[in-house]
Amino acid sequence: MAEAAIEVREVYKVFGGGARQPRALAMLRAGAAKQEVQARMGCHVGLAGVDMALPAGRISCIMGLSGSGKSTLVRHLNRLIEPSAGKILIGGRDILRLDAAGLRQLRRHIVSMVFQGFGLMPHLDVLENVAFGLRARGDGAGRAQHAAQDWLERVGLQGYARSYPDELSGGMRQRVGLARALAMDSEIVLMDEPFSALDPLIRRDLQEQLQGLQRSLRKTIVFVTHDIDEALGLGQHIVILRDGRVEQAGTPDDIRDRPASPFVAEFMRARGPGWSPPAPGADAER
Ligand SMILES: Nc1ncnc2c1ncn2[C@@H]1O[C@H](COP(=O)(O)OP(=O)(O)OP(=O)(O)O)[C@@H](O)[C@H]1O
Repeated sequence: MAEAAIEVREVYKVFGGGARQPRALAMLRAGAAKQEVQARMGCHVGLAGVDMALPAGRISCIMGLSGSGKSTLVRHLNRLIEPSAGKILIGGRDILRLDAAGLRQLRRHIVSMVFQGFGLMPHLDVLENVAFGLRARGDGAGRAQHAAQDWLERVGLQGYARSYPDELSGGMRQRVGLARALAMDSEIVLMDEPFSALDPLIRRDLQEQLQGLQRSLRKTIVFVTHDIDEALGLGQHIVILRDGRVEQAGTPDDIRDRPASPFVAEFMRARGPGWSPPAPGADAER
C-alpha cells in the first residue's frame, strides 16, 4: 500500500451515557457488541475501536450500512467530532494535540470537506461560493476569484459564475461544492455521500468527473458511501464498517474476490441491477 496519509488508531466514540461512558468504553474494548453496550449503558456508540490507514494520493471509500459509523468516522478526520479514545494521525502528526491555531491551519490548508447537502450559501453567486473558503482563509480577492473561475471551468460550470445556487440543478450545485473543496488545494478532501441525492445518470457523470480530476490531482480523497457499487467503482482502497468497527479493508479486488466475512460476502451477492441499498436503520436491527 502507498504511504499512509491518514492513520486512525483504536478510535472509539461514545455519545451520551454520562458517568457510564468509561464502562461503555471498557465493554467495547473487551469486544462487546454495540447494541449490547447501548442497551446496558444508555449511550449511543458511534465508533467501537476503528483502526485503519488510508493511502496518500488515492481515493479511499468508507462504506457501510446506515448507522455503521461512516459520517462519525470521517468527521473525526478534521475534528468536527472529538473521539472518546484513540489516536488520529495526518501526515504523521497527531491532530488531537493541535491547539486552536493548529486546528485552523488543518481545516484551511490540509483537509477540506464536501457535504451531501451541498453546503452552498444561497445569497452568494456561484463564483463567490467557490471563492468563499479561499477568502475566509485570507487569500486576496483577485487570487481567490481567479482560482474560483479556474475551478468552475474544470468542473464544467463555465458560464454559471454569476448564477445563484437556486438557479442550478442538484448535480450542478454539487459540482459547485466540489469546485469549492478542490479550490482550497488541500492535500486531503473529505466527501460525505456527496452524490447520493443525485439521479443515477448525473451521479455516474460526477463519479467519472471525480476520477478524471483525481488522475491529475492525486489528492487523498476520503469518500463516504453506503453503495457498494459506488465504492468498488471509485475507490482504490475500501474500508467496510459494521456497527462502528472495521469489517474489512483492502483493494476493490480484495473485497470482491476475498471477502473476509459472511457479512462482506453477502454485500457482494446483493450487488447488481435492481439492487438498492438496505433501508436506513437496517444496521441497528441486526
Ligand atoms: N450526535 C449523535 N448523538 C448520538 N448518537 C449519534 C450521534 N451521531 C451519530 N450517532 C450514532 O452513531 C452511530 C453512527 O452514526 P453515523 O451517522 O456515523 O452512521 P452512518 O454510517 O454515517 O449512517 P448514514 O449512512 O445513515 O448517514 C449511529 O448509531 C448513530 O445513531
